[in-house]
Order: sequence, then C-alpha cells, then structure tokens
Amino acid sequence: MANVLVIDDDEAICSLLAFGLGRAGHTVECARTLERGLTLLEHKDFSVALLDVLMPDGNGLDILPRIRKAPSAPEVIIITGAGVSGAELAIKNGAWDYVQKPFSLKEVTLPLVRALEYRQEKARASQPQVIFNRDRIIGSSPKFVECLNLMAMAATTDSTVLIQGETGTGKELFARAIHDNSARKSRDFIVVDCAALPSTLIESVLFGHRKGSFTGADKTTDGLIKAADSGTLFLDEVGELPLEAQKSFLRILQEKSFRPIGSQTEVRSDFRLLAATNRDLEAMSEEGTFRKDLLFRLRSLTIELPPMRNRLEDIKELTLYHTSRLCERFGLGTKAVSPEFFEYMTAYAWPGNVRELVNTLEGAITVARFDHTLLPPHLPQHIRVYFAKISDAKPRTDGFREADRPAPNPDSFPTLKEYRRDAIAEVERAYLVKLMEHAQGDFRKACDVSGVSRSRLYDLLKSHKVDF
Ligand SMILES: Nc1ncnc2c1ncn2[C@@H]1O[C@H](COP(=O)(O)OP(=O)(O)OP(=O)(O)O)[C@@H](O)[C@H]1O
Repeated sequence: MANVLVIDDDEAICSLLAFGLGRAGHTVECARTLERGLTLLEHKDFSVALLDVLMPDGNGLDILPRIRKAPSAPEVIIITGAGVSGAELAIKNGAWDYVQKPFSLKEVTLPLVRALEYRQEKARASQPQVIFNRDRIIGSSPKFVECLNLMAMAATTDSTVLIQGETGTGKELFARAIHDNSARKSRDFIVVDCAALPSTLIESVLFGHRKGSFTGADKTTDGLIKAADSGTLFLDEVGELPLEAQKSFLRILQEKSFRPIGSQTEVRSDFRLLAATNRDLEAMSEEGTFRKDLLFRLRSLTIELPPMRNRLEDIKELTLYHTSRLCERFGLGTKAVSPEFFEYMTAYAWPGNVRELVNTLEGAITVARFDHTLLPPHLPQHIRVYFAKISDAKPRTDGFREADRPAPNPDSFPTLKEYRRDAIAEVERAYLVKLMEHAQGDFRKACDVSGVSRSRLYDLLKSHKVDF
C-alpha cells in the first residue's frame, strides 16, 4: 500500500481522507499549509499527493512543479473548488487528475488507485533489470526497455554484440553505452565506419603498415585494430565491409592477432568487438555478399533497436530531452513545448528515426529563437503537410461523412486550425468510445490495443468525457 500526502487546510477533508484511505491500507499524512507539505516531501517518500488549490499560504498550482521534482516525485491529484479550467491547466502541467469539491471518498479513490497502478507500471518499465548508466539514452516504451536490458547484460560480458536497426535509431549510442559500462571503459572506444573506408586503404587503416611498405607509406602506423587493444572496436555499417576485408577480419577474430602490411611479425590485440548495421545481414549472406561464418561470429548477442514508429510513447520524452539540451547548446533559455507540437511530432512517421527528430528540433528551435514555446508553425513544412494529410485522410469511425458536417456559420467562420481541431476531436472521441467498448472497459487492454500510454489514454478519456 502507498504513502499518501494530503495538502489541504480543510480539517474535515483531511480527516475524511485520513480515515477512508487509511482504512484501504494507505498511510496518510496531512499538511495544512503548502510550506508544511513541501517540508514533508523533502523528508519522506510519497507515491501520491492530493493537493488543494486555494491554500492559506498561496496557490497549490504554483508548487506543482516543486512537488513533481521532490525526491519521490509523487503523482499529484488536484483538489479544487475553483472551477475546472485551473485543474485542466494543472493536468497539462503534470498533475495526474483532479477532483472537485465536494467529493465522495469513492471519487478520490478511483483516480488514486489508477495513479498508483500507473506509477507501478512506470517504475517497472523504466527500470532496466541490471544497474546501468543510461545517461543520454531516452525511452521507456516496453520494446525499448527490452533493448536497454539486453544492453545492460551485454556490458557485463565481453562477448561480441551485433546492434541492428534502421538509420538513426541509436546504434552508435548503444555501442558507446556498452563500452562505457563495461570493464574496458577506461580504454579506447574505436569506431570504424566501414561505409567510409576507401577500398584501397582498408587493410592499412585496420591493420596498420610498416614505413615504406607501399608508395606513400612514409611512416609506420599502428592501425585501428591495434588502437583498440584492451578497449572496444566498433564496426559501424559492418554490412558495407567488402568480402576480402571480411575474410581478413574473420581470421583476426579467431586468432586475435594479425600482420601489419609490410611486417614479418604478428601483432596481438585484445579488443572487444561491437558491430552495427541497418542491412539485413542474413539476406546478404544468402545472396553471398556477406560471409556466413563472420555473421555467426558477430551475432553472439543481437540487439534489435525499434524504429521511432514502433515507440511513439517515447516521442514526448525524447522531444523534451533534446529541446532542453539544444536550447542549452544554443545559449537560449529553456522553451516549453505546446501540446499541439507534441501532436504533430507523434503523428509523423520519422523515417530517419531519432536523428531526424533531433535535426527537426534543432530547426524548430532556430525558427522559434525568441518564442518561449514551441508550436506547430515552428516545424518544417513537410511535417505540417504530413499532419494535414493524415488528419484529412483519417477514416470516420462513427459513420459520419465529411459532407454531413454542418457548413460553418458565415458570421463566425472558423480558422482552418479551429476547424481541423474540432474535426480531430470528433474523430478522437468516436475512436475512444469504440476502443473502450472493444476493450470492455479493461484499461490495460485499451492501452495495448491503441498503442497509447496509460497517462495519455487517461487524459484523453477524461478530456472527451468518455466513461471507462
Ligand atoms: N534513445 C535515444 N535517446 C536520446 N538520443 C538518441 C536516442 N537514440 C538516438 N539518439 C540520438 O539520435 C542521433 C542518432 O543516433 P546514432 O548515431 O546512435 O544512430 P545510428 O543508428 O547509429 O545511425 P546510423 O545508422 O545512421 O549510423 C544521435 O544524435 C543520438 O544522440
């Protein structure tokens, strides 16, 4: 059961909640001022905070960000008698839900239980099972967390790892993280970009050469394999390695030694091998363009990174992370991100995956230089056009035909944005009604089917007033 903090100056409400939630097995503490609430949050862990808006020492909404940043980062449920608009604003700013005074115990218990379920799930999903420093690697969708767990396991061993995924999915980021969390972290991480190796110089770049061994070899060079001695060698775009170089490489993997060009003696190098590709190496090996025996050696452990379109839940987190990082890099104050901006970002297909997302944000932040909030007009044209197209193309789920929509009143003709927003809201509501019918009220199933996170689905159902 959970620790619940009630921040409310109304004694009757504190007693009701302490009694009712206590009977359900929760431990309840009450704070009658905002200051007392913040002090308690500093010293004790709470899963949920029930926060009144009108308090003797200020407005509860003002301390919402500080509550969310408390060590235990509790979910916040707003208690309000001050009208819905403030509470909606609170939800947009990270509160889990709101209840309006006067309320019954049942009306508080329901969002509380849902918040606790959500919190448990979030904790389970975002915690890789092995301790691992995942600095700079953002994402907590189930598919991505599976990859993080594999990566954490890979870091504890010395085995060869093949990282597969479309362009821009984070293959190099993962390879670096494996190295940085491995026993070899104090030694070098050497990247070989196999696609950029000039075919005439591959052997010399990898194996090194003796001075005078060929025209232009005016000094002895060690080569990248020797440079990775005691560290990690990362073969990026390994599918581009020509067959001849694949053969030499296979030998090095077996022998852990090689002969630099022009040298009579073998040189040893104890490196750990990581490789990445966006090609289908299995198919290539069937076609004869990639050696089967090398493929077998490379894939002792394979990590398959999902494309952006299969982890839409992570877009919000990635956007927030990279926005703040880029603003800092450009020497700009932090920018807020509007809900509409997220909507456009989530709707887009991201063929270039996270790299494209980062580049898009870089452009949007440049365009929005003096604005405090990122809005859809800051996005490049192709993403706005994409959004407009899919909004127009979305099939109606409720039998409504566009031709049936009443003509806008000529006296208050809406802007295109308003018209589109209303149309999307209608489609969204119809979808949610059908979704909850389909899931027979099972919230978890509805999340799985729709591919929407719990908190987002909860917000959507609430804002469209769909029962669940
Ligand atoms: N999970 C993530 N969290 C934060 N940033 C990410 C994540 N994945 C990728 N990025 C960022 O996206 C960009 C591309 O990542 P990376 O170079 O690792 O992709 P890649 O799969 O190796 O690409 P390519 O196949 O084109 O070489 C980098 O700026 C990286 O920091």
